[in-house]
Amino acid sequence: MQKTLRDSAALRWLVLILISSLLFSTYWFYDFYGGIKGLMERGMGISSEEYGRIMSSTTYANVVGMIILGGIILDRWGIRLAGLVFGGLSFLGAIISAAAVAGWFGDDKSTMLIWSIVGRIIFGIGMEVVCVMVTRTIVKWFMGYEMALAMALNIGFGRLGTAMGMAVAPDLAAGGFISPAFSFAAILIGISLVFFIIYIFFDIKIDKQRAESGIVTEEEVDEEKFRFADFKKLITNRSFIYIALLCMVFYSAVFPLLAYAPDLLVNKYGFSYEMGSDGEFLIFGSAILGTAFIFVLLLIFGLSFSMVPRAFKSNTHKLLSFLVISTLFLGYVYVLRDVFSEWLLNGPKTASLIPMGTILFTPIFGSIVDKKGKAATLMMIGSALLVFAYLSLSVFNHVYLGYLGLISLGIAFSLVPAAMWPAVARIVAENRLGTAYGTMFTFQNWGLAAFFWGIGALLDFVNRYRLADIEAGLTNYDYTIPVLMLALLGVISAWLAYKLKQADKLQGYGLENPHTSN
Ligand SMILES: C[C@H](N)C(=O)N[C@@H](CCCCN)C(=O)O
Repeated sequence: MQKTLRDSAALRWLVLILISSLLFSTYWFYDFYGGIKGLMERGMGISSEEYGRIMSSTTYANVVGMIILGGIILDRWGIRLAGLVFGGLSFLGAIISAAAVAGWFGDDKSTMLIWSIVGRIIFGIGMEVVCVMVTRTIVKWFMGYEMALAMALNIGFGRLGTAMGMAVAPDLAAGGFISPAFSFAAILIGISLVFFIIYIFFDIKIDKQRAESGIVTEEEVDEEKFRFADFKKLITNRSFIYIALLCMVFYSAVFPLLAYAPDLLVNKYGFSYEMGSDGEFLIFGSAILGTAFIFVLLLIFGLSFSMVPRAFKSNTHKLLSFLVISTLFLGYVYVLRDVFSEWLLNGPKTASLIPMGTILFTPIFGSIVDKKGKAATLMMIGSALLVFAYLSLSVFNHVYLGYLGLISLGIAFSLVPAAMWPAVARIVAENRLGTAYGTMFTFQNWGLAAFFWGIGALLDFVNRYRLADIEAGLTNYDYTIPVLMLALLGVISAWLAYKLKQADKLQGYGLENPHTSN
């Protein structure tokens, strides 16, 4: 058969980098607010509830079916046009948000708040459909090749965006001016759109090649398309209902927490928001470049740990490669020991290590699920870890228990997605996967809408008699009750995972069996 562009490994990986840049920049914009929550409150004069309202507004269009509509539009228009339109919408939303906090629409609190919400709503429409579009593009280029690896790397780019956004935003907002952090994040989306436009040339070329060699084109492949008949079948399937509810409850306990984690660490343990000069690693005199370099190296180590030993067949080579990477990693930690010890006392930098940790753990757990199965059991364990994490971060006050809680959260955030997304592919036939993802992301956004806002609202409510003192810097927010509420979500997640395990026993999807065919 005639070769196409996707038969070249170099081109496949180049395509992955080009399209993953969109995930990197949109995840950055989604999560960088967490690193500057305190600065936003002071700079814009908003409360925690209003901060929560801004974060929650990302989901407003999606809770009424925008992801599903976006999926249908993606089916009709194809990757190129839909990618440009929805990537463009996320860019537009980011520009509006940046203009809002810069005071372009007016510098009074309510104008800034309203336009920040408008910006986040538009951004949220674009971001979720971009997520679906990027997954579709990976399938198009990697089907029959290294698809699982490509998906893991792709999510890794997203997590890197989350981590760097949270960690770098306070450096960009030095001196308390939040506007540069917003403009930078918006420019990143603009740059990734340029990368996407470069990708379009490859997309046009491969479609031409596939048409010439008689391979079905994207428009003819209806495997991933949204269909209402499929939707009806899905929402009457017991196992799918439990996994979709688990997706909603689990992500509601994790994504919103990330938006508050730096502030939680600052308020509960007295961590700093802004980094002292001891914690700065300068490259060409720039702390931002230095932080970016540290994160990129962490990403390379994370991926090497999880991918390189697996690539060898013999156990000796596996062990040897693991030892070499471990030695290099220890050297890296040793050289940067002073920087890291400062980071572990800084709210945004410490919180950013949660998504960074997932880059290491997600592929490891993914391979455990592939080899040993036990997907539903692992989802139960991941959910139970959430309960431990949130009890450690709420009712106890010891900082070491806090670190342990953060590590458990990082493991849970790796374990559940690693077991959940491949499990969906077992419950749902391949030609209904697009519909299944659209439905699950919609459920997920319902939960996110409630909890992005709910944590902030509850925080203001339980601290209502101390708000004036908090604003004056005389005392701190007490996060105990909002975090305990998330522990309850962990309990519900564990129960849903248990119900999923039971439903699977009845329906026989084999979620507990290894993925021997993969
Ligand atoms: C943000 C998006 N709705 C989401 O939930 N993303 C997941 C990954 C989904 C992968 C599906 N193939 C995440 O954990 O970031």
